[in-house]
Amino acid sequence: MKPISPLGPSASERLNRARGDLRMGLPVQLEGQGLATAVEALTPDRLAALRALGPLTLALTARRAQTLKARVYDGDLARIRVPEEADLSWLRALADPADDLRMPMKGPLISLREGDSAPARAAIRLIKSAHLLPAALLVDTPETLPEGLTAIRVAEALEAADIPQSFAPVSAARVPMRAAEAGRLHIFRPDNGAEEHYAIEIGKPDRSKPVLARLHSACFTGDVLGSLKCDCGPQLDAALTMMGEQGAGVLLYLNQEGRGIGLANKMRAYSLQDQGFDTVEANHRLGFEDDERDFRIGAALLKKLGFASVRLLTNNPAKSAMLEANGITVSERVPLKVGRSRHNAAYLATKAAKSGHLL
Ligand SMILES: Nc1nc2c(ncn2[C@@H]2O[C@H](COP(=O)(O)OP(=O)(O)OP(=O)(O)O)[C@@H](O)[C@H]2O)c(=O)[nH]1
Ligand SMILES: [Zn+2]
Repeated sequence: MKPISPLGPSASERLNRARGDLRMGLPVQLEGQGLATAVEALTPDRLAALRALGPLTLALTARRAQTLKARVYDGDLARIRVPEEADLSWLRALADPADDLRMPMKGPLISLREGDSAPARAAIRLIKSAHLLPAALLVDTPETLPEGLTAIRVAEALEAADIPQSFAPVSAARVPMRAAEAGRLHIFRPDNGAEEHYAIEIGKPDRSKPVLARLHSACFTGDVLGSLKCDCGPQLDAALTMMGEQGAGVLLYLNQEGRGIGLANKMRAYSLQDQGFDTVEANHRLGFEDDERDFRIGAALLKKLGFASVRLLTNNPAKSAMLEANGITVSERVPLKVGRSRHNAAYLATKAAKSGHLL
């Protein structure tokens, strides 16, 4: 499926278009392997139209399937037969753990063993990257396909995760900040239409020496609202202040809200935390891994900015390891222990116990 002319979409452009379609509730055509749509955005009309095309399969991640006690035959995912009488609320209840505790019995769920799981896997990956609940409704190749659907190849969707995004600088300007007057904000845009990320350069860091650096993941609740449930806001302030005091530094503000699951899903995770689950369990019940961030982005942006070596402000050793694995030297890890309160003590303890963070 090569672009017909330089004006036609490339594989990654088609994938990004497919993400937009899935968010609107449109099915995506998996070339030669049927249609897939996101349960979260599905309407009753579209469900009826998909059902008319053939038997339906619901794909869930193995994490979600484990919570639902559905058998997992496909490693990282389960394909579940959708009964003929199943309606949208049946599908939604399997996709969304909000009411799991109130209505635990959803079965019997019959998982499929036969057939190719690759189309389901491709659909789940796309839906995750669209920041929707990871649940896909699939229908096998119908005879006549509706016109105008975005077509992607299953192999392309599966390979996409292996291809690091490349970024272009878009614009930059001086932004004096409370924490550091000599600030400059740079905007970077990926080549595939995905999210932009930002770099805040403080002073004029010497590119030949390790720079004081922070890879900060977006946290609307912590950074903007001053939420006490996490330590993000105080970490952001403390990092910029330290860079201001030392006269130089670089803070990457990575738009990977909620450790890469998006703000809507993070609020679902918070609701589950109010039901008694910890931050890791909540992600798993939703069907996500505890961390869905692409850690290569930080390394790519540092290189774009001309940095090869950093003194990294973090309590997360996985971040240092990721930078090293992607060609950035971490000469020192600088701990960033601020903003601790009774509201986030359990959260930080869980991250230390389950995600390898240093307390
Ligand atoms: N899914 C989810 N994301 C959360 C939760 N609390 C905070 N976040 C997100 O977690 C990200 C910050 O990650 P952390 O795990 O706190 O820290 P880190 O970036 O891995 O490590 P540090 O460099 O030490 O801060 C931000 O994107 C937040 O939006 C939560 O309960 N669930
Ligand atoms: Zn936070």
